[in-house]
Amino acid sequence: MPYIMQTDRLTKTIDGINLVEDVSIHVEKGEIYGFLGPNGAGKTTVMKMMTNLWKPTGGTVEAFGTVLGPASYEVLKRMGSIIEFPTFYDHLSGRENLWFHCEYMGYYNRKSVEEVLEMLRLTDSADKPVRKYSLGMRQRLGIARAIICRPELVILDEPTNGLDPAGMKQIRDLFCKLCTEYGMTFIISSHLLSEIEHIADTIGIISCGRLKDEISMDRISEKNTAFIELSAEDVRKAAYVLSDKLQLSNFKIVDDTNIRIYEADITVQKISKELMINGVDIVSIKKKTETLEDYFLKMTEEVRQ
Ligand SMILES: Nc1ncnc2c1ncn2[C@@H]1O[C@H](COP(=O)(O)OP(=O)(O)OP(=O)(O)O)[C@@H](O)[C@H]1O
Repeated sequence: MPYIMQTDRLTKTIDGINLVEDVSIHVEKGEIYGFLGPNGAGKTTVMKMMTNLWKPTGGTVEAFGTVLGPASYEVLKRMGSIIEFPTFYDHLSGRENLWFHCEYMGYYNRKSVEEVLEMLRLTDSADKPVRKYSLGMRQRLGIARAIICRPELVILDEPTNGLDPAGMKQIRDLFCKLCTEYGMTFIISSHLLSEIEHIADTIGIISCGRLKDEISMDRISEKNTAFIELSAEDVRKAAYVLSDKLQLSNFKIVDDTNIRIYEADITVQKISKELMINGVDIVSIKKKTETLEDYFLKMTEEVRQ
């Protein structure tokens, strides 16, 4: 399967510190790829190398079948992006900024300017100087600029920064529309799973500069595991009963009151009975399924500890 964007053991080192290491990402044409990771995980660093803003210290970035290098101008013209915060000519209006961008890219299509202003709900403020734009409006204008020349691949670093919940939803719907109607491919970074779980086809999870997993959303649902969540007054005593009395080993103390038991062959009734016999007060005990959020947190937990 030829990928529209692929990185191979991508590494960036600054002052002897690896910001990211051996990151291999595979993005198929026409999909929405969610690039997820907590703050400081390395998302922007990878995206800077994907868009040729930073030169890798090791490994390669291959876009449209070509390894990026200093002379990759034609390849880069097929991409649109926002990396970190979009910057503009602040004294010019939103519309003028888009015109300039089109001219710079050699894309002479004034109709397209009006179209994207409409798509991003900026038509009413299109003539205002950008310095008077709110953070959310700047972000919308950044997205407008990233898609205006109908790029095949759009790389967006936390694109819904500064948007309210309704705005976020509208932008997410727009990405899906552009993906299905225009065949655009998106790589979208976020530190919030909830932001992209409903639109992504594949997710890559990065933590501490390393890719922890790359998995399709279909497969992730299959991976969801059932477990028993036990909430007890005294978790240490409960853990002792689980391991010493019931001979269970596959459980995890989540916090001061909760334990997750991942054993398939034991029932809630059997656990409750044994805990009661041993004088452990149960606050609640029930069977649950691990959510996507749990999966994401598990993958990135190294950072949080
Ligand atoms: N120019 C730089 N010089 C040195 N270290 C840097 C530089 N830029 C980023 N870093 C470090 O690299 C690591 C990864 O940063 P990066 O911005 O790629 O993470 P991120 O996942 O995009 O985070 P966020 O979600 O907060 O934007 C961080 O530890 C950061 O401090």
